[in-house]
Amino acid sequence: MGTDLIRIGTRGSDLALAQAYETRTRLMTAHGLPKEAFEIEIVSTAGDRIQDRPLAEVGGKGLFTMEIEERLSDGRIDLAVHSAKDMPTELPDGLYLSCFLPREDARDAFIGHSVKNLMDLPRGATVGSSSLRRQALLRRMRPDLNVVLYRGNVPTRLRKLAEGAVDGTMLAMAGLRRLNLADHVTEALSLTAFPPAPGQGAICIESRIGDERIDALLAPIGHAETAAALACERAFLGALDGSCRTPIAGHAHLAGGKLLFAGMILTPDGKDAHEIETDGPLADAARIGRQAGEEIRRRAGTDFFASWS
Ligand SMILES: NCc1[nH]cc(CCC(=O)O)c1CC(=O)O
Repeated sequence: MGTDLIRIGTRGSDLALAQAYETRTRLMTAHGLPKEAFEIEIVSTAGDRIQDRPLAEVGGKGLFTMEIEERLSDGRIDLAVHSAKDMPTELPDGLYLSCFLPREDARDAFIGHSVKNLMDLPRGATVGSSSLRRQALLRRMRPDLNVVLYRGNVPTRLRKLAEGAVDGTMLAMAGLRRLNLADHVTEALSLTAFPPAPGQGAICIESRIGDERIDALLAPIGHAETAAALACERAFLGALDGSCRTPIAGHAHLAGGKLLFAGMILTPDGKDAHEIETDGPLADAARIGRQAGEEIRRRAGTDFFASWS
């Protein structure tokens, strides 16, 4: 490996840092390297700085990634650790997702203030979420609820909930587990009842195409099954050409030697939705996702996207 430092770029949130440390630990174990072989560089992104608006309103791709990718492209860092869920389907020229770590729990969690279960909330109760997908799914399941914008990082949201700012909120199980905060969860929602975002629960590593030193470093920590599931989910997203204003759910997993995929698109008010379930060989992961995306697009019709975007 040589003696060159391995420079890891990450956002500075508690969750981003936990994911960067997990990556470093896996690399240390796989290669017998000391901590001193790594340097963790914290990069502030536009997504971190904008706190007062829904990010979908700000628009633009890569709000959480652009500043990190600039540092990758110009060689200031060697690899970047991201939540796969936050990654746009298209990356800057010369960069690629070179590695996926084994996926954590992909489910969404409901965290109630006064009741444990989402369905036990009284009529008109307030649920905070900043995710268009969660907002649309909530409105579909419980049209009576008052769904409000709720931003901030995971610990901030838990604090606001404890103070009674909302009656409940939704967060990814994966993030809560990585922060050792899973004991706050009052209900883990099933993958079918509340389908997760494409990429949810997976950590991915982005690096330069053709960087053989980094490819060799990452090879032993990559997880083939997660990589296939993510190829499928990201191809689904790509085929839908969804802007960040489109509520989209999608999840692939391996069962009985096959890749099973379930996807869904919704209108923001949750009134209209289209679902698809499909499967195929693991080797065809990207094709399965792309065809599911094309099929759901056909079924929904072009008006589905045009009516409210
Ligand atoms: N957009 C924020 C974000 N990106 C990844 C996670 C959680 C970790 C994951 O899904 O891997 C979260 C917070 C959340 O949705 O609760």
